[in-house]
Amino acid sequence: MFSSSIFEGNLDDFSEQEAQRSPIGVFDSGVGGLTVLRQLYKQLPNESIIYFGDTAHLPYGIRSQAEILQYVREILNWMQQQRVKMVIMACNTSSALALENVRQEFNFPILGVVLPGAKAAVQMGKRIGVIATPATAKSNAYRQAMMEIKPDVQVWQVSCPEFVPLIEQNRIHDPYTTQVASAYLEPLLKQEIDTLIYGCTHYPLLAPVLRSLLPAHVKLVDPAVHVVTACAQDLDLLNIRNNHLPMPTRFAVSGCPQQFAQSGLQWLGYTPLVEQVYLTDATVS
Ligand SMILES: N[C@@H](CCC(=O)O)C(=O)O
Repeated sequence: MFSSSIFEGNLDDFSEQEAQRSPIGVFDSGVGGLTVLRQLYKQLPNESIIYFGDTAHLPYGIRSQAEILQYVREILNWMQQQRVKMVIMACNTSSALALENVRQEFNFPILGVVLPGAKAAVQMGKRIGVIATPATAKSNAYRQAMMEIKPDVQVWQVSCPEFVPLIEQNRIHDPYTTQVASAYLEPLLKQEIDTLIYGCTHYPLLAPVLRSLLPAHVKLVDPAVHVVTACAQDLDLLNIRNNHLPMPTRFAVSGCPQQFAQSGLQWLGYTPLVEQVYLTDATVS
């Protein structure tokens, strides 16, 4: 279901060698996609990556579908100009609200996080909680994906509007964050969930807080792990894995590069060099 068979385009623009060496594009509204980047480093260490954080438009989770579609198209156009061979939408909100609309518009495979996360979750549990941004929760994307795969699972979704701003402000260890998390988890704990999906790529950064509030038997599903596994399978199917040394990861943001570099240090363990890109300008050719 989630493989390159879904990719109906072709990479004809590229010679085979260029496709193998080309970078994978990864984007999110902010630092959340770094959870996917860390998985890429772990599972696909030879790949070159271009990371884009649309920090000027953060948070995505409170925006309309029309806005998300516009941002996602601008980002994908820019990615195309950078000659990426594949893109991972390291953002659940974009995956839930825009992926199906834009997939056919570009001549490279585009992977989203919702389906790999949903597939993994139904293999792990029967009473599944989803914590997500307001837009992702409202879209019902996780519930629909899980019901399609396994109609007998029970799914409860909670919208967590405060999480992304708290994470972007680096307030993970603020007692207020624990208080907010406890309120968000309460309805799920009442339903005695056995599995919880991080329905936003920012949320694994809250793992210590969430783990401390959950009973030990509740399993946590991080879709970042599973989208990267799907990415590896697709690279193999298309024969475009990079067998050479990767280029250093390139980071670009639409907002403040310094702020992103600071958070980057915390989540990546090194300070990334970050450039600023004005997307509307970049896509006018
Ligand atoms: N990383 C987020 C986007 C969060 C936001 O900007 O609201 C997601 O997976 O949905």
